[in-house]
Amino acid sequence: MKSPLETIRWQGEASGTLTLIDQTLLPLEIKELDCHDVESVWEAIKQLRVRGAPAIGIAAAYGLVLGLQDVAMKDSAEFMARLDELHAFLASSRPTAVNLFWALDRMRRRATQLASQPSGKVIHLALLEEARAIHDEDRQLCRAIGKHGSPLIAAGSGILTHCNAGGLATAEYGTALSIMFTCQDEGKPIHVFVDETRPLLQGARLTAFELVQRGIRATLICDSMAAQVMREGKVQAVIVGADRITANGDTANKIGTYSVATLAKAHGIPFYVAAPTTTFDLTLETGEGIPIEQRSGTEITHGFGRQTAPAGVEVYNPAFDVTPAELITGIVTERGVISPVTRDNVVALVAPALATP
Ligand SMILES: CSC[C@H]1O[C@H](OP(=O)(O)O)[C@H](O)[C@@H]1O
Repeated sequence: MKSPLETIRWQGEASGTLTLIDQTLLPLEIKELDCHDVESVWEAIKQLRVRGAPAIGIAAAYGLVLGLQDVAMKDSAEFMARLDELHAFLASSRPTAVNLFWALDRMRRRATQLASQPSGKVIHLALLEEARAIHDEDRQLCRAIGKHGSPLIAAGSGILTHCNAGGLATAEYGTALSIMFTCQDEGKPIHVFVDETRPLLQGARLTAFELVQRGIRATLICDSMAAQVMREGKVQAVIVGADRITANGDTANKIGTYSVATLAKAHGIPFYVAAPTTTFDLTLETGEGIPIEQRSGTEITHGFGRQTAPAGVEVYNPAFDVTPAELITGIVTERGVISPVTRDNVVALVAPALATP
């Protein structure tokens, strides 16, 4: 069994560099991308070279550190002005995954605390330590999600998943896939049905890759086959990740998740969302307020190198959809499982974790 790929790695100290695995090249090529400036981090997030809500937040935190490397701590006003510019720049990369904004806000809070420091070296090192803390904490959060989620899955279960919520989307173990990895760690056999997840095929390219690497039985299916495998009794649970969960439990995730949740309901199959509390946005009461990223139509008409639609056709390419809380059996977090998914239950479990010191 191979250990998860190290999606994100900071090399050196405050003047170091960020190394990412370029996920657009997987599964055929494992190639590292060295980021020496904030612009390359922005591009990597925008183009999904690094992707997945927690991974985006971690990369953006390190991106802030890179962007401040050429700013001496001459005075806090100049330093904080530059940090605010970098915060706005990185926040413009993708709109839906709330971890991006959570991580950037946390880094800015830390910088504000340190802004009175006389020496630039201290603040640069301290901000790198904050980014590393975000990175290390996500490792722990994901492992805890696996521990809380595994008891929901009976040995021998068929599990359907959509997109990639694995180690490649996080610091190490993933969210939805952390539950699957933990089942394996505990000797509980499972069989995962992997939606290929058009148009960017994160399921086929990334989730199938991770499961095969781990030696977990995986069957790749087209998104359109999910209903049939459910009808044939092959699926006992659905587990997916999340990009933003609101106070009432509505959940934004990769486009197609809402369809899968509707199918699960129709077939009486439990539908679980796995996410750390850093993916919750309690400032939004319902999913109506979640910004949905619209991506280029060429991802559909020219997916992976060949044109598959006539020039001139209109294309609609929302990258996410919102699954209403009433379709979600439970949300598995590092602090436990939220079920039933009600506003009171969400706030009671999540608010203490998000309370800023
Ligand atoms: C553990 S978060 C994974 C989440 O992010 C993915 O979106 P993208 O590949 O566009 O970054 C997808 O929604 C996954 O469920």
